[in-house]
Amino acid sequence: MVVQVTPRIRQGSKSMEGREQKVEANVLLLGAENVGKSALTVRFLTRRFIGEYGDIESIYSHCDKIDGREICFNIWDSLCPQNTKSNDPGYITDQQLEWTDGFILVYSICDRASFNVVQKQVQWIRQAKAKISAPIIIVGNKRDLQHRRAVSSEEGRLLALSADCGFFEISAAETYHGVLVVFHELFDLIRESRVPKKGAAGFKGIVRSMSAVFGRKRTE
Ligand SMILES: Nc1nc2c(ncn2[C@@H]2O[C@H](COP(=O)(O)OP(=O)(O)OP(=O)(O)O)[C@@H](O)[C@H]2O)c(=O)[nH]1
Repeated sequence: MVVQVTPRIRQGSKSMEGREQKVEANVLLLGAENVGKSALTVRFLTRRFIGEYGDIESIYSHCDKIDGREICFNIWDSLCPQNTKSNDPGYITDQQLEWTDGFILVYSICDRASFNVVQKQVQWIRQAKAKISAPIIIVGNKRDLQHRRAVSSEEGRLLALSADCGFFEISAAETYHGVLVVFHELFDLIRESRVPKKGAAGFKGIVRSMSAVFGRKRTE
């Protein structure tokens, strides 16, 4: 069954510097079929891995405390574009681009074609969002299936580095922690992207992107 997604209009301020304690972040999960987008979402929402998820597209809300502040994530677990009207695997709708504050692009480390889809989606976002630059985290999922690995960690890291994205390899099946780290890191990047920039990214920004790519080989 396919559920129609109707994005909610955000209530409340986007400002992360105001006095509001509750902050919202819209996160869009993208990637090819069968890479574990729903598994990742359900892990984050429930801490559980249930195995089978079906073809459901939906937006879920989940609140979490980060640094003592309540953060409400609205998570759009999208369908693979091959299952939608467009046959272009890199396709992202204008509605999705408008809605999202940050992207999680998922591929399976066992599936080379799914990595190619993420490459296309990165290009698509970077072209469409050239001025807005919503943060992107690339996730190589199914790290538990090392014996079936088809994409090396280095390839994932290089793609992330070349497009200024964060990168993690995780197993949604094996642990909750890796999934949690992905969402928290994305939230940090969203928070940074909302702070008005005074000039260039600066030394701290450069260190942060380098460590997002190189500094977290193991997340579990
Ligand atoms: N071994 C292993 N299997 C996983 C992992 N994550 C998801 N799976 C399995 O991969 C299959 C696809 O997972 P889904 O979460 O439905 O993938 P999806 O990307 O949402 O798929 P679509 O809804 O078709 O776009 C399921 O059988 C999951 O049990 C993982 O980390 N390791």
